Amino acid sequence: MTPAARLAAAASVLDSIAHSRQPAEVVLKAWGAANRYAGSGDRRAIADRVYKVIRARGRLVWAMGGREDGRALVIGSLSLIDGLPLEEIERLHSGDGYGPRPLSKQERSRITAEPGELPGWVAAGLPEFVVEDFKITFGDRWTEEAHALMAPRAPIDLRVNSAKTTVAAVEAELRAAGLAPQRTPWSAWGLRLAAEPAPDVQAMDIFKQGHIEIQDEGSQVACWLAGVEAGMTVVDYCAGGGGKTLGLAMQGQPVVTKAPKAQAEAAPVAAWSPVGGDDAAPQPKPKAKPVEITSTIRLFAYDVVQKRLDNIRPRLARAGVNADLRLLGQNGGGVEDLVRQADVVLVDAPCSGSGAWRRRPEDAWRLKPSEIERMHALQVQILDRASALVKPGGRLVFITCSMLRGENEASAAAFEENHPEFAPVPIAEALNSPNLTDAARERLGAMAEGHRLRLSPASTGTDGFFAAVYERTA
Ligand SMILES: C[S@@+](CC[C@H](N)C(=O)[O-])C[C@H]1O[C@@H](n2cnc3c(N)ncnc32)[C@H](O)[C@@H]1O
Repeated sequence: MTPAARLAAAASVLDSIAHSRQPAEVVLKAWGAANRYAGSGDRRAIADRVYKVIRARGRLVWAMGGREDGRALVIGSLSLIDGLPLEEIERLHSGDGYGPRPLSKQERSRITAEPGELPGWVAAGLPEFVVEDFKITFGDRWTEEAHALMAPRAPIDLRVNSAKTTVAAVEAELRAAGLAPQRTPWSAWGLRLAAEPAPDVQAMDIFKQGHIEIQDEGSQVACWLAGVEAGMTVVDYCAGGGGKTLGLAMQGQPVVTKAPKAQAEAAPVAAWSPVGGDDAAPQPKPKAKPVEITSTIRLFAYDVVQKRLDNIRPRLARAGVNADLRLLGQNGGGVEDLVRQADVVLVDAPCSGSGAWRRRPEDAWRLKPSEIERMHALQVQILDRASALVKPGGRLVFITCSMLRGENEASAAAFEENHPEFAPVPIAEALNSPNLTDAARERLGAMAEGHRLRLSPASTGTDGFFAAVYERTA
């Protein structure tokens, strides 16, 4: 494809993304599948342009006089981001071949106009209502937080599975594969890989054998705040894709102190048959001598979407850990046998996902204030229901991967008002897990506001997360 044809394609993909709820990555893949003539270099150039535009969208819409279509945004990006002179942009818009049609008079005048002073939210690259929220939370630091949240090239974090191997062994494997892992600062089981060149982690043997999972360090910290110990009954109330379920389940297995000898491993077989045995992890045909999963905890993973629970099964099997996967009724039914029984209930509530915008910047422009209100109401309802499962003296951990007060502080405050039978647990106390580093105890402890903790790309180098920890006193 010519450079001009790539620009036309990027504009068309941007229009598709604007009319879709799918991740940009999925829309780009679909475009590639439907346009087989595009080679890998073309697809890469188109993707680069698309992400460049999405990350600068606020500024580009502003510069192009409020136009939001892909063509206008691409033209704006050539001028504002790439700094191309007008003649060069005109050359790329000659209308020849598969390239975009010539610039209109209005488009030409937009890219030659003096930009003037940009409103703060435009410069920050986030919707205005988000910036207003950030100013309250972060004060003078809000621009730093905004830029880090929308910055490209978020790293890839791995969680080493302590039930199967050691951090040092995984580090050695990654180095042997030509990668340069760094230990993560807060999670004792985390390793960080640079985003580029993109490592194909899922193709690696250590991934296929369940020695590692891809999990942002912030999500790992959330798992460790739960304070899971042997003998506990643990509920993951919003299990979703199972990221936290696996982290919780790992804490029910003895910690391996030596690296495994051979690569070929036995298929796992569940030893503990959980309540609702139909949902027990699948029992793949053993390839070799079976390994027993002797979990020291009883872990129940709930979700309202069966398909999400189904997707957790192979992940559990690969990791050699166990959980009872249970479908929750839309009215909260299906938990009756666990009322006031759980030592730990983790509520990783549905939210805007704004903490992960550095990975999915397109979502920033899809979010509307009404969605935050809807999420808040849902979170308060879920916390009401989930808290009923916590036994006296047990712990409730409320997590979101949101950066926004309407979902974080507002939902925590509503829960606290409705449930005086729950007392706040200081984060400093919850950080007292062997899965966290000394640096986490010191620095995250200092960052916490009592029983509430906020993680973010700018402050902790993780995705954005919010956690609030409680204990049932009556
Ligand atoms: C943030 S996601 C969970 C992510 C997951 N814990 C992980 O670490 O991969 C929230 C989940 O809550 C589920 N959910 C939505 N409404 C719910 C409800 N009323 N009760 C429980 N879970 C609900 C959604 O299906 C979604 O999977």
